[in-house]
Amino acid sequence: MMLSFRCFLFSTSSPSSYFSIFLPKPHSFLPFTFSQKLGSYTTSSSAQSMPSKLLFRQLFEKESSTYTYLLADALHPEKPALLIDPVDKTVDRDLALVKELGLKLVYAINTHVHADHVTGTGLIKTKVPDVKSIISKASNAKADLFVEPGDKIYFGDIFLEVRATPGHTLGCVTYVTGDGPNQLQPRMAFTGDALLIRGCGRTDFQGGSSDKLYDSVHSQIFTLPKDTLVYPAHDYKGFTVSTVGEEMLYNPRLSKDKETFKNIMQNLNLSYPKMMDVAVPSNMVCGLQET
Ligand SMILES: N[C@@H](CCC(=O)N[C@@H](CSS)C(=O)NCC(=O)O)C(=O)O
Ligand SMILES: [Fe+2]
Repeated sequence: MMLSFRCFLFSTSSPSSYFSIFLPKPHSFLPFTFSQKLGSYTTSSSAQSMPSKLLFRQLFEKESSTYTYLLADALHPEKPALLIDPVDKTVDRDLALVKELGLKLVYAINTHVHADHVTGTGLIKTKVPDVKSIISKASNAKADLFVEPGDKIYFGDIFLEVRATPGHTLGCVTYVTGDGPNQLQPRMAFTGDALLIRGCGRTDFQGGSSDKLYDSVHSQIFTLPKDTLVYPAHDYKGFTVSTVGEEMLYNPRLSKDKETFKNIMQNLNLSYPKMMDVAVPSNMVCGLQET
């Protein structure tokens, strides 16, 4: 059994404390977090009767073709919510939607350090100071909270499980939905740029590696149930959602063997993103994140 110091985020059954962050001592780490989670699930009156409590919106920023995702626990009294991959240019739209839907935004999360647009996480924090920014520890970027593989980010009774999917960048992660005994069916995987619909993220900068990306997708995404919905960070062809099973069969890059995949990735001949020189340094500090 591996015990380590980690930043864990989880809900409790108290409406006023829908998220908490603990740095427990190694010996108390596992039993403590498990019992908290079980307490939350078993005391929830909705656990058996209301399987569809996830509020979900897919939002689009057209200049960078970026998807931002809004998720919330709609049955929780405070409707805690999070945004995945917000873009600076569409922060006002996203926050207006949060307000209209009566949600309480608690986290602004990135799948990786983006190279093509400035993240909205820093700007969101200036407008909603209680919001915590989250990124993977492996990204080496600044944020309020850092996640590692296996961590769970709770918002109400729902969580995102963190899976390491490096290859597009070193610190790329995929977030997979779950809610304990009341498992959301089907699961949703927010794959960032690791897996795009019928494509994948490029591997020619930011510590990219086609070898790593192939292994990441095959071991961390293609092992999920085939009906898992795939929601990427970008789409350039008009797609909005796919499934793991569909991508395993029809992804023109990742359905191939590793050597063919590496050859494809070596010959993409894409020009660098127009905003790369501005976006990467800015996103290393979460857009406007204070250092
Ligand atoms: N033309 C766009 C950048 C397009 C691009 O490079 N997209 C990235 C994801 S954003 S880091 C990518 O990995 N694309 C893979 C592909 O196959 O298209 C711009 O100038 O911003
Ligand atoms: Fe990217």
